[in-house]
Amino acid sequence: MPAVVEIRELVRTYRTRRKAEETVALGGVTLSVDDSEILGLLGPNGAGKTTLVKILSTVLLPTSGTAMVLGKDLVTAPRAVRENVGVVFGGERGLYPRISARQNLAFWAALYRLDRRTAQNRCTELLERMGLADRADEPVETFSRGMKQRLHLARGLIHGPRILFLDEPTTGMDPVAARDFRVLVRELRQEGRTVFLTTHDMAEAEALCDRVTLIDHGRLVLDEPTRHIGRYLDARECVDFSCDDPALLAQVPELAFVESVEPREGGYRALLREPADVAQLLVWLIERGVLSARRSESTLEDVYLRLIGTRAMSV
Ligand SMILES: Nc1ncnc2c1ncn2[C@@H]1O[C@H](COP(=O)(O)OP(=O)(O)OP(=O)(O)O)[C@@H](O)[C@H]1O
Repeated sequence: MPAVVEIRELVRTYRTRRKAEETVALGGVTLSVDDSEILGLLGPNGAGKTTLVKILSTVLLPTSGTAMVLGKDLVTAPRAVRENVGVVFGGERGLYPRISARQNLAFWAALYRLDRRTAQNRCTELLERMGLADRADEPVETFSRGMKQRLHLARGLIHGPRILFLDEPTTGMDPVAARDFRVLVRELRQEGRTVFLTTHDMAEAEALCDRVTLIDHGRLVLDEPTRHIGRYLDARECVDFSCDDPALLAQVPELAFVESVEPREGGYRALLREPADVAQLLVWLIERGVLSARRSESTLEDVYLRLIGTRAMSV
């Protein structure tokens, strides 16, 4: 089966009027995305994620390279592509606060030229599905953050797209609202939709995405199924520990079975060469009086930090 999205050597440069030089936002990205997949688009600020999403949603033309969406070239057949993609922004962007949720959706249905009956049915169905039916006729400005995000999702789905782009969808939501939102996103995948998720939240990407890509300086530096992320690091096994003794701490990276030691919140993380080394390090630490030491596993955040460095923290 052909890929839902097939990108080949996609390049996008920007030239500002004031600055004569060119900014390379995408420097030749090749990527293929399957049906019913949640794909994480990760990367530091300015990496090129928004540019990629803008090109795939036909808002921006590429400088060179090709991108096919459901077999249609987005440069030569943008209208066919547009019918199949939905974009879900975060926050206040794109919603009209003074009018009701139903009126917001009806407006977007009209933009997509849905006929009246289809539009009415689609709005009612989506408002129910997003848990907004009770408040459907109230102004959006009275909605909580979580409700607004669910309305954004309804808006992105109004024309029944197969592919959805979600931009930082749970930013600013409380944990329960964010969890409920993730349930909705998983349902979209079950319906056979493909979801691109742009996020700076590594835990969210790990929990939600089937695959994660990491973009840095306009290039794809990682493209892996999420379940293989740990394997991507040479050392999968880690030990988290705290240590107040600088002399002892300095000895840890020198141990033959320790690959590296990195600072972590509240202490340090040692990456080990082999799974069997966990016990060795735990014993070594405990024998020297370190009692707060425990085995843990590499996370997506570790991979991110390894590949991008501390710039990852400046989001
Ligand atoms: N309209 C524009 N004109 C000039 N340069 C631009 C324009 N839009 C983006 N850029 C530049 O292109 C590069 C990629 O930007 P992009 O917005 O795609 O990154 P991003 O990964 O989405 O970042 P963020 O996480 O901050 O949203 C950056 O260097 C940015 O400054």
